[in-house]
Amino acid sequence: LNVTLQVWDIGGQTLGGKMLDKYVYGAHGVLLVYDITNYQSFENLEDWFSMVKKANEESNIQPVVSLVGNKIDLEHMRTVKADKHQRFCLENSLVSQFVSAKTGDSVHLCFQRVAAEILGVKLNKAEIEQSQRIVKAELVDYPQDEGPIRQENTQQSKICSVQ
Ligand SMILES: Nc1nc2c(ncn2[C@@H]2O[C@H](COP(=O)(O)OP(=O)(O)OP(=O)(O)O)[C@@H](O)[C@H]2O)c(=O)[nH]1
Repeated sequence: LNVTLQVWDIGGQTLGGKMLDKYVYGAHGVLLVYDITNYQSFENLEDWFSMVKKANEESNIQPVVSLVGNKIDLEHMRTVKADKHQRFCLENSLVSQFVSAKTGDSVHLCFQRVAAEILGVKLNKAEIEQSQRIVKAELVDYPQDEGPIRQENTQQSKICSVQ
């Protein structure tokens, strides 16, 4: 099943901006993203969630709302306890998710989950496992001083052929 999502990032704006409800009205899904190492960012979501509900008061469709704890790569610096997050989800029927935008951990799955919820389909095990796979790349520090590029033989062809 292929789904096309149109995603609007409306973060960075202050709540109460005049255009905000125009983006939110009629949305099929909303991701409320906070930083698990920043308690204030979690607290702010209560107001953002109220705005989402208010903006859609007169809409026929209510968006699937997901609470997304970002920066799970910084688990050791977490200040928002997981049970606080879960309670907020349970009380408001939100789809609970944790991601790391930095490592990519569960980011794909996050969008897949919301899309599946909107469509009312279940993700199968393979889909869930596949989107959780992270490829970690190590930076290799090659010696910088390999010497100057040899230039003595200017007759040599400059074409590099890979065989
Ligand atoms: N360690 C870590 N840092 C992250 C992660 N996601 C974002 N950051 C860092 O957090 C800072 C803020 O990221 P932004 O993407 O600007 O956050 P934002 O909420 O979109 O910002 P606004 O749209 O301006 O509200 C940047 O320094 C990012 O590099 C993450 O998953 N892990």
